[in-house]
Amino acid sequence: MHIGFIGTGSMGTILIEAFIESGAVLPAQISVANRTPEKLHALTAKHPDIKASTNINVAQKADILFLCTKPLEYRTVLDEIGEHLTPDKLVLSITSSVGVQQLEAYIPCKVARVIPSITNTALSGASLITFGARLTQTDRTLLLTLLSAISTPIEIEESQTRISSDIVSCGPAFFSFLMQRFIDSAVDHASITEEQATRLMTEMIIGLGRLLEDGRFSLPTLQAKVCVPGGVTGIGLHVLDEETQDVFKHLIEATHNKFNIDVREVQEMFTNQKNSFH
Ligand SMILES: NC(=O)C1=CN([C@@H]2O[C@H](COP(=O)(O)OP(=O)(O)OC[C@H]3O[C@@H](n4cnc5c(N)ncnc54)[C@H](OP(=O)(O)O)[C@@H]3O)[C@@H](O)[C@H]2O)C=CC1
Ligand SMILES: O=C(O)[C@@H]1CCC=N1
Repeated sequence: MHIGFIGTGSMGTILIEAFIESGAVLPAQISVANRTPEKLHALTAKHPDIKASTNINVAQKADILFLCTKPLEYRTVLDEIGEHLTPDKLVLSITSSVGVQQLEAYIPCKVARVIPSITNTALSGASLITFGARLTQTDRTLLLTLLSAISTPIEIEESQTRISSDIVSCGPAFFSFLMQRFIDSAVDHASITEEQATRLMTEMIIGLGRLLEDGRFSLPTLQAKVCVPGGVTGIGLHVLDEETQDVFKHLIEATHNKFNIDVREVQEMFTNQKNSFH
């Protein structure tokens, strides 16, 4: 099995290195292409057995092809490689706004969407899968096995795409931001350095993650356990309750508004189907 990656930016590189680190894929099974060659040099300097090539060569060689560009760059890539995309290949969108049906209408391949997360760097966290209609059960199993090496793959409905990605893919940035806010306030209001507060925060979050992983407590139970009657946690939770009421409602509205714009732009990009490769 040969795996191709077109686009070796942030997420392309994360996926490549996670697959190698997990042992699920050997560097010699990977071909990569990127618009700016410097990024390829950095990758092949680290993993000499990875084959750096052109978009067309990567598409020709790959059994599974990850398209790791930004949404509005998909059409340019597909128009370049389209005639090499035979029906036996499995082509993957990693972006929420390029849907499975859009790709199926444009290319004759098996298609799925796999939305990764920066947490996959640590061979951890979820990846979100939407299977296209052309995948066989064997293809599904193959893809699930591959993704299981770097993540917990979770199948989602098309309609759940944005909210699932908000949690799984954007979530690490959102919660890092909140942690940084907590740290900044700690440094401003108490006698602790940023380094000390960051260390404490990091240990707390790792411990919290492990607690949640072992399934011992639900989120409400966990809060209740920490909240000693008449103690300080309840005072803090009250402040959070008062001051964060609509924060995530507004966040979700904002991400969904942006998503709707992206989806419209992607639809316009694919509207001219004259170049469809069927
Ligand atoms: N970052 C994240 O945490 C997540 C990202 N994603 C999705 O991943 C996708 C990529 O995001 P990210 O990696 O952060 O973005 P980057 O901009 O870091 O990477 C995109 C890469 O695509 C390359 N590229 C663009 N056009 C072409 C082309 N025609 N041929 C070959 N390569 C090309 C770019 O090359 P160049 O070096 O020239 O710019 C760049 O390296 C997005 O669609 C995003 O939605 C999904 C989940 C999480
Ligand atoms: O910021 C973005 O658009 C991407 C999508 C998911 C995470 N990062």
